[in-house]
Amino acid sequence: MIYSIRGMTKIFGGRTVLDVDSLDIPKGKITALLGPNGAGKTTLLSILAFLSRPASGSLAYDSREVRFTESHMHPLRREVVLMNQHPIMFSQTVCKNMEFGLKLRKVGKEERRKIIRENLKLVGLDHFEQARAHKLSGGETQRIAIARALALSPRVILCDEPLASVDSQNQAIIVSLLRQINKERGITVIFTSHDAVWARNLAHETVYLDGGRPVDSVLENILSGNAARTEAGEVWFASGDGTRLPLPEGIEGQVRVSLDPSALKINHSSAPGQGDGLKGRVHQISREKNGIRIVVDAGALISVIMPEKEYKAMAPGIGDKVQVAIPPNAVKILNG
Ligand SMILES: Nc1ncnc2c1ncn2[C@@H]1O[C@H](COP(=O)(O)OP(=O)(O)OP(=O)(O)O)[C@@H](O)[C@H]1O
Repeated sequence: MIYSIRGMTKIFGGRTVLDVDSLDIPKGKITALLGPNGAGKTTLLSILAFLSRPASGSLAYDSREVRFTESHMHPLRREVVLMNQHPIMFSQTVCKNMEFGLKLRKVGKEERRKIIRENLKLVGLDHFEQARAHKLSGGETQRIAIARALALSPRVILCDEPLASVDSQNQAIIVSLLRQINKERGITVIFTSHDAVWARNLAHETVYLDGGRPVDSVLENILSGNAARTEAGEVWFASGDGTRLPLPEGIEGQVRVSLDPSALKINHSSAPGQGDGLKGRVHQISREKNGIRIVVDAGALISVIMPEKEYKAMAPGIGDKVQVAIPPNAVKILNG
């Protein structure tokens, strides 16, 4: 394990925002920290980066107990790099931005230039060496931030929402870069995300946080909308984006529902006898530990997990028209 956390809390203004009983993060792997806004992901990253101290509990880094004193944390900060969601670049060239950390580490000029070129090449931006760093796009800035982090030869890279302000072309490049640096350089990568689909695709391990605590799994396919009774006496839910589904009796007004991806079923939209399922097109297909995840664009993006056997029998392709059937046991009402 690269990190082992026991009984750790972090308190802001009297409020416990992190409360982790036990959590181990493996060495040399890619781990995703998932969870809704305010779940404590960034707070945990900054403790793992030795930039913040917990209120209580223990942290072992590479099997050594961390003492949260400046003199003990300072050398550890040289092994771990935190990439912020919005990386800060100085208003100088890319090269100068990358050189700063190397100068602090007393790396000689020739060696600095060599390291900078090598890492800019890795992220595919070697022609940006003399570009003004604060003029770059969101995606380019993230890639330069990766190169800048790699230049310091870290053992661990912690990335806070690395894809949040990045266009889809740069997203794909960043995903494959993170995979490459983990595989080729053996660097442990830990990243936070709101987007469960690509995160699961990239990560070897996934940790879900909710209200500062690790939980078994996060709720998925959360839809907000209004539940109303029809003339026929049935209750129907309608979300802002036009998704409609039947709900059990007795629910009315504003409501949030979650649809369990493993309980949903997918059918070809032309199959006979299909009732009130959600109609849409297959948007994305990915393999997961417990089956094949099919993301259907039905107004909202709805994830369905199909057992491998069912997936092979049906063989849906990207863009296919499908219908998502919603058995009553798939629907969880989150609030009234
Ligand atoms: N410096 C701070 N002072 C006071 N409260 C804070 C501070 N930093 C974070 N918090 C609170 O701690 C909780 C966890 O925040 P954190 O940023 O770790 O969550 P997150 O999971 O990263 O959320 P997001 O996905 O929105 O970035 C939130 O309620 C937040 O308001």
